[in-house]
Amino acid sequence: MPTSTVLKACDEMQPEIDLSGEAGWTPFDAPALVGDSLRFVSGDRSGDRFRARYYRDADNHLHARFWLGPEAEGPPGHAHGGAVAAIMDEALGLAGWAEGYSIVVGNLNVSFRNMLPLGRVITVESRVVSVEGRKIMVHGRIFCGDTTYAEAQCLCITIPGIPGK
Ligand SMILES: CCCCC/C=C\C/C=C\C/C=C\C/C=C\CCCC(=O)SCCNC(=O)CCNC(=O)[C@H](O)C(C)(C)COP(=O)(O)OP(=O)(O)OC[C@H]1O[C@@H](n2cnc3c(N)ncnc32)[C@H](O)[C@@H]1OP(=O)(O)O
Repeated sequence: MPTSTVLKACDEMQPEIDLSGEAGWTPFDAPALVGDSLRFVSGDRSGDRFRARYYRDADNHLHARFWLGPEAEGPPGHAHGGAVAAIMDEALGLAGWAEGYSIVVGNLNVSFRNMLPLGRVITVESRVVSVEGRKIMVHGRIFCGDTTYAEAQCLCITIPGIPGK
């Protein structure tokens, strides 16, 4: 990951919220894949709760840039744990869809490693790590520079009758 881009994504309280991706990432159109139902987390591109952009890298892994605003507050100045879990639910579930699996999330285990300050751009990385029958395991991490804010393991279950792998 180029250092200059990391620094840009971690600047505190950026005057402009820069959700652009890394070199080599291409924008990922989530509504085109799963419809318009993901409004809870990523649907509002100008609000004060979540702002998000999804990308895929050259290996087709899903990444996201997120900004959490004052409406996502839990501890003063920091993200609500439910806000972090909601990001993991959407991003890791979407990672399953992006790899061709028609899934819902059956189990989500989130570890909150550091308090996440509001008002900065953070990155979500995700990876399908195993596929066993209907069980698709996706791992993810929310980070900024060297700081990991949360990690998650997400068990996704394919939905019978919905097109996909
Ligand atoms: C029919 C309506 C379909 C509607 C969806 C249609 C289209 C959707 C299109 C696009 C949008 C969708 C998603 C977009 C992407 C991300 C969105 C964010 C993600 C979410 O926000 S998504 C909402 C939250 N999510 C739920 O609302 C799930 C509620 N839940 C259920 O709907 C069922 O619970 C289900 C389907 C999970 C399983 O039900 P089921 O009857 O089909 O299958 P079953 O129970 O047999 O499980 C099969 C094997 O998975 C194992 N297993 C299951 N659950 C487990 C668990 N929790 N822990 C450990 N193992 C588990 C079993 O142990 C068994 O394993 P084994 O085969 O080895 O015995």
